[in-house]
Amino acid sequence: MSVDLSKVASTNSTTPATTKGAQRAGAIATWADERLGLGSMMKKNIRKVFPDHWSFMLGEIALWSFVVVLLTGVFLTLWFDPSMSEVQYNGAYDPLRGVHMSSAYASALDISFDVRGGLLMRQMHHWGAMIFIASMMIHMLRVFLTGAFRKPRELNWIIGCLLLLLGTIEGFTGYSLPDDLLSGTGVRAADGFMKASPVVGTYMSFFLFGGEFPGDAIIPRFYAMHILLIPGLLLALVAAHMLLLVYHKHTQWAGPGRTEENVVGYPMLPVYAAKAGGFFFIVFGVIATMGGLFSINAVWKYGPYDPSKVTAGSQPDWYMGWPDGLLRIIPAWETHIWGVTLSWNIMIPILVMPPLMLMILMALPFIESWITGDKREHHLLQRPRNAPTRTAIMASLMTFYGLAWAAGGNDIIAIKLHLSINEITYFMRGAVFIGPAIAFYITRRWCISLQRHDEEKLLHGYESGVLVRSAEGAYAEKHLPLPQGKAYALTARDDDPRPETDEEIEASGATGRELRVRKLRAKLARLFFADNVQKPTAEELHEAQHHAEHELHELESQIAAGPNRHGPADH
Ligand code: HEM
Ligand code: HEM
Repeated sequence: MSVDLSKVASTNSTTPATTKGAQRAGAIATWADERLGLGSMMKKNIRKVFPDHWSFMLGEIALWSFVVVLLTGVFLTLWFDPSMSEVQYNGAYDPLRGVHMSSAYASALDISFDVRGGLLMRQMHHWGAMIFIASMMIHMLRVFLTGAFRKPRELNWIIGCLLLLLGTIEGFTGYSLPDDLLSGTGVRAADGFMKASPVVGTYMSFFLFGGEFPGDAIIPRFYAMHILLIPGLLLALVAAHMLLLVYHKHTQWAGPGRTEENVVGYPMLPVYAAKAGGFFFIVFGVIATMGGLFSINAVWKYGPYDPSKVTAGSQPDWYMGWPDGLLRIIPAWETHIWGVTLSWNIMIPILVMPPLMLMILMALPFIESWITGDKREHHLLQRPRNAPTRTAIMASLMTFYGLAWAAGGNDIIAIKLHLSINEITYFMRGAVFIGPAIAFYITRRWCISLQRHDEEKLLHGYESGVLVRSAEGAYAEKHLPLPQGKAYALTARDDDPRPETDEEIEASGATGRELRVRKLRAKLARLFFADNVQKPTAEELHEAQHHAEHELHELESQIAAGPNRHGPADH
């Protein structure tokens, strides 16, 4: 519909202002729609339905903390000076007055002490970064443990993994910017790691630092990466992540009325937009409170970076802790060939393990679908217990991560618990292998027990807490049938596919490589699904319901008959 602006302009001046305003807004909207087609796009998406569950909040925390970090980061760029040229500090922080330092460090001190609201912004930026990375990781766990990465969402899973990688690099470059003794020690470690790469190591270091470490180029280079390159990539990937989310539609938990074909939830406008928009302010408020109350990275504590000094207090941000832990516990393995030293003790924990973990994470959806042969689309989420092997794999990865991370604090553990650091190191060397295996076993059995518990509830009802005394004086707890909605949700899952048997594969005429691959795959599938409890059949449920109704009827008549006057307790 187009609106004639001349008519709008000549309308009677007694027309209420709101009508005039609405007409004007309508005209602007039409103008924009005719050029951008936004109206039709909005119409399609405004009623888009978003399912609701508390765990879907985790991705939103990642999103909103990212926005907070972007906003506070822009504020910091106004005052931060990414230069390594030497200046004499003359700001408000007395203990460092007169000390020679880089302009970068001096400006970080100025932001902390002289710029109004500067310290709050620095601390909000840092706490925001912590929450950003932590929420990303927990969001990833939720996506994995509920099977939300399955077809058609594998690409969004890969984008997520890249976001995690970029977020970590962004955090490292940011942490390096203030150029204090802590951040310089981190950069120095990075230089050492690079130099441990055979053949290309020294070239890489020369290339990054623009010559010998530390040089005077690293801060401006990290700065360009930190405020331009990586945020640009992050923004593009977050946008792609969200577009794919809208395109695939969000997954949902099983429940009455929810199927693989529909989406049940709140429309984007007004409900979801209001909820999500409001949630931004909650995340903002929490980060602002943390930034206001809790000190983080007090850059004035250790003074400017000086390559001749190291600080014992140097610790990377927590998300860098796990490779650091592996570095601390690995034996001093080195090989010397042709006058070159291969430092396995650095290459394995730093250059091999993090990329390997990332590749494993990225490959998990594809490995699972190859093993299970499942090529169907999934929009209903799975409870972690219903995919015990998957859940157990993540539990063992998390255990490995947690132990490696704890090893990164071996000095702190030794001091606080009065233990020998060598003993902790020996313990951790074993634990990083044995711990994940134990976690795998326990988690798998635990999930299967929970599946059995679900089956028990479906067939025999839940424990009602109603105790009944029989004529003989025995007490029994009555089990009542589950409410229908709950029973529906518990049974809204597919049975596991039955893997091929070796005989079937051989009978199919497969030979050579195909035979071997299919046998391997079937074997892995059997292991993957082993001991899983399938949901009860319709007949079993029917019979159970019949039985439950009978019991309920009996219970009601017992209650109606009143207290048992002839029970043994009265004698
Ligand atoms: C910058 C970081 C990230 C942001 C801002 C972000 C944001 C979101 C949001 C808001 C959702 C919808 C709500 C929800 O399900 O929680 C979502 C879904 C999703 N995210 Fe992320 N995410 C990020 C990182 C990751 C990571 C690290 C992974 C996995 C490695 C991942 C994989 C997914 C997948 C597969 C979905 C679809 C889930 C479904 O439909 O159930 N995301 N993301
Ligand atoms: C996900 C994105 C980001 C993460 C994880 C991140 C992380 C960090 C961290 C940990 C620091 C050290 C803070 C401190 O001194 O305590 C930092 C510093 C800084 N960041 Fe970011 N940042 C991000 C995005 C941005 C963006 C988008 C900008 C600018 C547009 C920015 C600008 C800065 C500046 C100027 C500093 C140095 C100021 C200072 O340390 O006092 N950051 N960042």
